[in-house]
Amino acid sequence: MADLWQNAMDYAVAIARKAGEVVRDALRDDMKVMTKSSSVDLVTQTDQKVEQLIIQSVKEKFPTHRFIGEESVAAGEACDLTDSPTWIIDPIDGTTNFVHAFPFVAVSIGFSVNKQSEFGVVYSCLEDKMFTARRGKGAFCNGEPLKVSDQEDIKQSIIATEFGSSREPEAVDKIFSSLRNILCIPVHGVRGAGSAAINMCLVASGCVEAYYEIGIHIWDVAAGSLIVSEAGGVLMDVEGGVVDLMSRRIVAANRRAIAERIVKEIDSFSPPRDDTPPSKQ
Ligand SMILES: Nc1ncnc2c1ncn2[C@@H]1O[C@H](CO)[C@@H](O)[C@H]1OP(=O)(O)O
Ligand SMILES: [Mg+2]
Ligand SMILES: [Mg+2]
Repeated sequence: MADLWQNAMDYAVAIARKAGEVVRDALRDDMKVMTKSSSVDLVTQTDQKVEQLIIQSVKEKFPTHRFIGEESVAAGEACDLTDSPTWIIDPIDGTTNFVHAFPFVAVSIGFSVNKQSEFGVVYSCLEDKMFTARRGKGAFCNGEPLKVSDQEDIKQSIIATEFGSSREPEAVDKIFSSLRNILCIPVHGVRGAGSAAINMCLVASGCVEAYYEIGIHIWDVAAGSLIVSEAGGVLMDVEGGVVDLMSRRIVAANRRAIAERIVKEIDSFSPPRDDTPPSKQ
């Protein structure tokens, strides 16, 4: 049987490449940096331009499909995942990196039908690495198959995480408490690329054993989570349950035992969900 969504995936790869070109070109220009939820939650005109480029291109080819896009939600659109085919877009994942020309910046495009992820595309545009995954068909980087690390021992692992965009003392304390617990397991090291999507691709590539974060949004991890699972990895909530991409919490790891060990060390909290409108928070 023909693969129903392969066509859409090929289209997503082509759009991500084009979007990446726009991002690369914009790095050379003067940029106007604006802020969203806090003074360190940054956005540029390129984020907005790239999101519009992706949405307009998809609408031309798939007029009935729906969208969840970081900058559209920031502009007041609902963050609703229905059973309809839905493109979940982070036009620039790693805007802080982009603003500073720190070279890990990604275009992330996830695609769900019946609330199930069908494909994920993450284009790390300064490294020129195209990460892709199609449900049931594996994960790839520039066409080469990806496989998670086979490390069983957390003490010989590298763990990725981020400090996030909240500077509320309570949230920062919890982030540091988890970080301290994990560092002192002890692990070989802790890293963060500054892009949730790239951190997940690092798990899928076997460069780090796991990535965890509280505060991410569905558009940061929709594509990356399929790339991790298709590379043989596991996803989990930070308290050990089933991952919920609207809950803003995630653990992605090479194997269940490593994810469970990390869960034990996380001082968890629950940010407002992505699918709760600001008026109800
Ligand atoms: N100051 C900040 N530091 C790190 N991540 C931030 C951040 N502000 C927003 N983020 C977002 O949070 C995610 C996880 O840390 C990142 O991938 C990034 O996505 P963004 O660049 O698309 O906003
Ligand atoms: Mg992001
Ligand atoms: Mg973004």
